[in-house]
Amino acid sequence: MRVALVVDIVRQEEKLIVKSLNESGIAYDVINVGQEPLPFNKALGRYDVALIRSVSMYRSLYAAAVFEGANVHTINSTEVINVAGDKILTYSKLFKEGIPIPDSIIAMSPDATLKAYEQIGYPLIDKPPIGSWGRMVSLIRDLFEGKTIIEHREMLANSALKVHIVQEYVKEKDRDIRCIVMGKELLGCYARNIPPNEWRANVALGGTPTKIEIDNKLKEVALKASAIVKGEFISIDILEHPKKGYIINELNDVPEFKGFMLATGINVPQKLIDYLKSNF
Ligand SMILES: Nc1ncnc2c1ncn2[C@@H]1O[C@H](COP(=O)(O)OP(=O)(O)OP(=O)(O)O)[C@@H](O)[C@H]1O
Repeated sequence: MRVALVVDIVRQEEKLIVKSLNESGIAYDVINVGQEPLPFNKALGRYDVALIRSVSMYRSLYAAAVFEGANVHTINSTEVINVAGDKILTYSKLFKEGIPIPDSIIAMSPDATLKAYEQIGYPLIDKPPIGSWGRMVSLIRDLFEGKTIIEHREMLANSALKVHIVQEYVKEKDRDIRCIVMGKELLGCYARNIPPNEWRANVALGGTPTKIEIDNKLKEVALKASAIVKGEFISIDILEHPKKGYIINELNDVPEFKGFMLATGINVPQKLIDYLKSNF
């Protein structure tokens, strides 16, 4: 088996994957799409699998597309990245299949956004369909704050960032839950506790990873969500809702797993190697 590890910024996660690849004896090349061009060339077909680990969603999407053009199996596929990389496309698939999501209204102009704020009611969350690490995810307590967010978003060049997901603020617990699914297996879940002076749980913002018990409902919702978007190696961000129970906040097609490993003790890169060995 020969593996292409596609990266741009090399994080702790990619270093750990490289370490496990070295230990496994699997032949691999690291391809940094932040520096190297990718030709549409059948020679790329020498790889059996391309592990897509670029931080930038568009680099991931297009790198996967080039590899798929040469008939290489990509983890994840362009289909998965396209859906999981965009919260509106994700919600569309999940909602259709009856998986609980936060009550959400999509607004595509400042006027529509003001109407959506009225309909959801304050406090509310406004976030763009793309982005990560909690950037531009806003907690809005009143109309004045809402107008400020709308004005700021209008100034951005990227049209997707001018689209607003207006949604209910889910504040049942001071934490969110993150699960990782590989193939059809739930590797595990952990909670990220919201740090002081924050309302978001991102580890990048100081959220502390802690161990949790996984009940059947949690397992079911995580596996279903992954299956609906056809995820092969995916992380699932879950909130706890007072009425709806576990609801899916978002999916990540290039899962970060530093916090997961810390909280669960599960060696994700090793699991990835085992998965590769038994499937390719
Ligand atoms: N509707 C909501 N209610 C309560 N908290 C929320 C809501 N939406 C987002 N959050 C909080 O904000 C954090 C970041 O939001 P979200 O995960 O949607 O953005 P992101 O930028 O894609 O983050 P990530 O790095 O996790 O991919 C969440 O982990 C959660 O703690």
